[in-house]
Amino acid sequence: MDEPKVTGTKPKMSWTRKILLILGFLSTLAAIALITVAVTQNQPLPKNTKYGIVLDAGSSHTNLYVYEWPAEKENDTGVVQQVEVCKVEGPGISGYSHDTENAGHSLVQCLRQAQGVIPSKQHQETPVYLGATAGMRLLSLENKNAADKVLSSVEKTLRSAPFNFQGARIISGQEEGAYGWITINYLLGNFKQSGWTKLLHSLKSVSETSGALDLGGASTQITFVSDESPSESPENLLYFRLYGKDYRVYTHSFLCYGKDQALQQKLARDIQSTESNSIHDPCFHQGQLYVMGEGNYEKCRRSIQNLFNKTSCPYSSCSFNGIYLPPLQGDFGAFSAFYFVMNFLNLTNDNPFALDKVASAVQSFCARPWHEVKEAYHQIKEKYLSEYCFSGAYILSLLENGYEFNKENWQRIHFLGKIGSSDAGWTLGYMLNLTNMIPAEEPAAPPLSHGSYVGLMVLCSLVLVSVLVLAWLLFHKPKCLQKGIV
Ligand SMILES: O=c1[nH]cnc2c1ncn2[C@@H]1O[C@H](COP(=O)(O)OP(=O)(O)O)[C@@H](O)[C@H]1O
Ligand SMILES: [Ca+2]
Repeated sequence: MDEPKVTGTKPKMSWTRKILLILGFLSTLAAIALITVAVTQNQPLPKNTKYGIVLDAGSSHTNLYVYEWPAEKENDTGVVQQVEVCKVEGPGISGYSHDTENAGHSLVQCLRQAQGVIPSKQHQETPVYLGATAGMRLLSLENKNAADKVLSSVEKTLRSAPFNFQGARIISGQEEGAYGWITINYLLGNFKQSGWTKLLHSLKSVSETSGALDLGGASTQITFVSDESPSESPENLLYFRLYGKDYRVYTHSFLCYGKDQALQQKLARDIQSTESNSIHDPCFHQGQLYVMGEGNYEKCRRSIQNLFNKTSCPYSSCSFNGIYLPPLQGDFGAFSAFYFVMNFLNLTNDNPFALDKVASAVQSFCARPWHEVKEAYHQIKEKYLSEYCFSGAYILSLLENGYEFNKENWQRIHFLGKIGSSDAGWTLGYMLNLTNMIPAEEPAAPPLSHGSYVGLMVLCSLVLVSVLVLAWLLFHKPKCLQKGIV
């Protein structure tokens, strides 16, 4: 570089110097911003875990679930997780209709287990809810007095536990469907609508939520977002506003179409239609039944089909029994007995099997003689094992004939037991709703996380250091080298 000539005008600044000056200025700004963020936003938050308990009083048995979440993230989506499940010994609470006093007592052991999981200083503030489903709905229709007594008995026990009792009630089929839908979409992160997810969702024209298929012992629910407008059957529609977004959800619960009730319906029809005396045997206790299996899948499907009345539909489309069903939309998560049965038959694995493969797998299972099945699966409860052929065929009938899934959309059904550590079911959605943990509007952006803060800090420091090193290299080199550069 030539020596600058002494003239009346200021020496011209080289481009390198200008860039360095700008970079230096920006780095200083970045450092100031970082310090501001550090002072205002990066204060450590006290770690505080909250707990909640929900008892799912199903028709076949009761499950107690313990959930936990970090207190400071209460309104985020996907932060509540199941930390414990306890299966109550004995039948579901509706099975205590002749022994109502003891319904509550059956829950004691699981409540003790929950006391062991939740730190004792938090027992008092931990809410406990009990929701009873179709078994109690049926009992209440048959014998309201017995149902009330069962509920009083469980309430008494729950009140005497050290937790914060928030109610024991029969939930409606609509609630059961809706809370199941909320649970799986919360756990799948489908309500997250910030940043990239929002952009992705706006680019993709696919449905943002997953439908929910729940198969219980006494009832079954189908729930999914439906854009069909106007709805022909407003009583099947629910409107939600969650995390700043509106959802229009179709739901229906079929009472007596859970797998145990469906089997009873089918057996009752078998008895009515049989000519043979073998099924009416006076040597068995009243109400007890002897069934001679035939292992014939095709015949089984035909006899199950009779449970679905498809003859009259007052709407443009129906599932069965004259119930409105809009066109199926999006993917579906199928849980509870849908999962237990398909998992036993090895037909889950995120459902890579075509519908005809699934049908032939059930067909081969049904065709195996009972003594062989018993030997092959000796570790499985005989009650379940003896019914898996019927249950598999019933699931296919319900999905194919009832809801009209076909070989094209079959792959959109995902059989799932758990999502992360939490069971798929209605209980989590029920608790989220009752504890107001799902806000209608999207929560304000959270302060910078510690990770992002450290990342930013490192990045900006690296820029700063690079600038300084570059500057040093440029301005402190021997003159002969600098000459070559500028
Ligand atoms: O391991 C299993 N294998 C097969 N079926 C199961 C298993 N565990 C539970 N189930 C069945 O799942 C269903 C659960 O129904 P639930 O008791 O929740 O009734 P609800 O929802 O109609 O009130 C019952 O039919 C029960 O027999
Ligand atoms: Ca259930």
